[in-house]
This record gives sequence, structure tokens and C-alpha cells, in this order.
Amino acid sequence: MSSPPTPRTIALVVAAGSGSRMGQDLPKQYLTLGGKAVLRHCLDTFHRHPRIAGVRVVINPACRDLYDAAAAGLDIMTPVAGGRSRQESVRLGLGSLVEAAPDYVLIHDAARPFIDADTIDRTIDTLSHHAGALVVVPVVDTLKRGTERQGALFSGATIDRAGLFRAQTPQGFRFGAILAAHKAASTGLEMTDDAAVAEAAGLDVALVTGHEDNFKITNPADLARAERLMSEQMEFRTGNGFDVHRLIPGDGVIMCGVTIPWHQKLEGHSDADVGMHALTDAILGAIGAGDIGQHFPPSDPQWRGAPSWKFLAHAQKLVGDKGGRIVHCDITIICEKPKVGPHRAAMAAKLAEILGLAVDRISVKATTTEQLGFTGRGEGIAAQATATVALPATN
Ligand SMILES: Nc1ccn([C@@H]2O[C@H](COP(=O)(O)OP(=O)(O)OP(=O)(O)O)[C@@H](O)[C@H]2O)c(=O)n1
Ligand SMILES: C[C@](O)(CO)[C@H](O)COP(=O)(O)O
Repeated sequence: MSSPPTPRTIALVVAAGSGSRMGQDLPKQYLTLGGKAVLRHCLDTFHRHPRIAGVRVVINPACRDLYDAAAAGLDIMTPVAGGRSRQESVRLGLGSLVEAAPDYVLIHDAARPFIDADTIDRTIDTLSHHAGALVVVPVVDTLKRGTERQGALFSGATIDRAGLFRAQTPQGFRFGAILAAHKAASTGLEMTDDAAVAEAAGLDVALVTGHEDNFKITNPADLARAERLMSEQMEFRTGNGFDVHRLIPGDGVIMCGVTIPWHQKLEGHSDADVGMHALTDAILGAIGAGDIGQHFPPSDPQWRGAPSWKFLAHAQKLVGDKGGRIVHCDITIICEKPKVGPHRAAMAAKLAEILGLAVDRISVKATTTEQLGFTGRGEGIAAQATATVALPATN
């Protein structure tokens, strides 16, 4: 007897809100957390989950550029436009999935970056027995109802907390059932979550115990908490790189993306930017991803004369693919001439631009070897670099 087919599950991420309670210029889902957009965190988790067949995001079309930057490089479905309320955004998102016709849909707030694979698994598992699966955490504090007298708040009553839970997301449902429930609810009172919409339609919604860390970023204090949690979950790694290029007759030396006019140039297969090569190797070293020669073999004609920012940007992308970010880079250029000092600031600015880092996270230094050795004799230029990278801790 063959086993039943695996249900197709799509994650529907609602990201069309304005984040008014956060009070920032950008909607909170596009603010940076741990080096990437808040939205990107949950997209990465759903996208790499083996039981999630697709990810659709509901956005405000006015934020399309912000969305494109946040979701760059991810192979997910085209985003769709949301509405004026969360409920309307979910309904529009569900409507956009009719053709894809998943068995299950997991509706998730973009503003909950700490959703984990295990909670996703337990939500999906629950849907094999129930029409809905709601991730919750139990209420642990004593609950009070406040009453106002003469402009001040007083404790009015103590509410029995037994059996009370706080609703999180994802909220998972059998697709056809929640689509019908949302359509039916569209003319009634606004509801703040999908479980309420499902309850109104008479669907059974089972509770799935979630995790306190899966909180929703709502106020500035939540963002500060998220940043603390994020840094606890990261580990720091350091890599070093070293490179040398020969000086030959020419009209300028390219180092760290800056051309210094000079009667010589650096010889190499690419543009021979010795500083960027050392830095690229340092970043690759920090994430255990081999060296520059493995990624861009000198034997490959496509890299002849290539600008080295491509190598650096590739190394940075690999860091991002691992959920990490570059924290700091330190480069030392070793040569007698041309003088590097007057160009250090421009070099740091160029590297900061390529890596999307604040310029104070980049250090460019220079030294001579007191006329000793090949650098001292002006036969070539060497560079060494150190890169510090934050990566999600693996154990
Ligand atoms: N019209 C809306 C409103 C909210 N959301 C999404 O629903 C989730 C939870 O909503 P909430 O925390 O209330 O987000 P905002 O509406 O953005 O925040 P605020 O209420 O502070 O404006 C968020 O991921 C938000 O982007 C949405 O897609 N469309
Ligand atoms: C769906 C939700 O995140 C569950 O806690 C919540 O209801 C979102 O809406 P709110 O307007 O921020 O309460």
C-alpha cells in the first residue's frame, strides 16, 4: 500500500503594515536586525524549511523597493498587494494562492523574525488532525483589569489566567477552509488574527505550544529585545587573507577599488587589486568557504581583467547565505610606493560601499618594509587582511 501524498504547504507572510506603533521612518519589517531586514529573517527560515513548498509575501506596493532589497536572491513567489488591515492583507494573500492550491497555508507576521523550524513542523503536523493550528504561549503573569478613577489607573479585578494563552503566528490552516472563512468574515467586524476568523466560521483550531522568543516586534523596546536576542544567537569568526602582485610598467595601481596614478601597475589576471583580494580571502576564511582561487580560477577567461569588487561582493553574499554578516574588516597594504596614506579614506569608503557597511567598520592601513625584501625593492605590493564575521551559532 502506498503512503498518502505529503501535503503541500505554503507560507503566507503578511508584511503590508505601516508599523505605526514603532514610530520609525520605515515600516518595522524593513528595519535592520542583525545585518538584514526584519522580514528577511522569517523568509530565510520558511524558505529553507524542507516542508515548505513556497513562500508568498503580502506587501504594500509603495514599499516594493524595500521588499526587493529585503528578499534579494531568494527564490520565492512574486509578492502581492495587501490591504488596509491585517485581516484584509491575509484575505488578499489567500486569494492569490487559489491557483497554487496548497493543502495547507501557514500565515505568519513579517514582524516575528524568530520563528523556528521546530514550531513550523509542529504546526504542520497538527493540521493532519485539525482544520487549524494556532501557535500560542501560556499566560504566566497574574492578570489585572485596570479601572480608571479621577485620571489614575487602579487594579479593578484579578482575572483567572487558567486556560489563557497569547496568540502568536504562524497560524496554520487547511487552505480551502481558511480561504472560505476569510471571505465570509470580510463584511463583518475586523479581527486581529486568523484563528478568530476560523473560530467565527466554526473551524476547530488546535493549540500548538510555541516559544517566548517568537514575539512580535511592535514597539521600540521589542526591537531592542530582538537585537539582544539576535546577538546571543550569533558567534564571531575571524579569517585572514594575504596576497601579492608584481609591479610592472603602467599608468596606475588599483588598490581597494581606488586607482592611484603611478608609472607602474599591478600585474594579474583580474584587475590585480591586491587589497580586495586579501580581504576577499579573509572573508572566505572566516566562513570556511575556501579561497578566492577556488571561486574565481585564474584559468577561467571570464575573470580576465575583472573588477575585483565582484569577488568581494561574492564573498559577502556567501556570508549572507549563511545567515551571517560582516562585522569588521582590517587591511594592511605593504609597499614603499606609491604612497597609500592620502588614499586610505577613499579606499575605506569604497569597501564600505561594496559591502554595505558603515565606514567605521573598515580599516585600511599601510606600512613599508624599510626597503627590505621584494616590497622594499619595489618589485611588488603585498596586502594582508582580517575579517570578522557574525554567523548564527550552530551549537
Ligand atoms: N494592513 C496591514 C496591517 C498589518 N499587516 C501585517 O500584519 C503583521 C502584524 O501586524 P502589526 O504588528 O499590527 O503591524 P503593523 O500594522 O505594521 O503595526 P502598527 O499596528 O503598529 O501600525 C505585520 O507583519 C504587518 O506587516 C499587514 O500585512 N497589512
Ligand atoms: C496575529 C497576531 O500577531 C497574533 O498575536 C496579532 O493579533 C497581530 O495583531 P495586533 O494588531 O498587533 O494585535
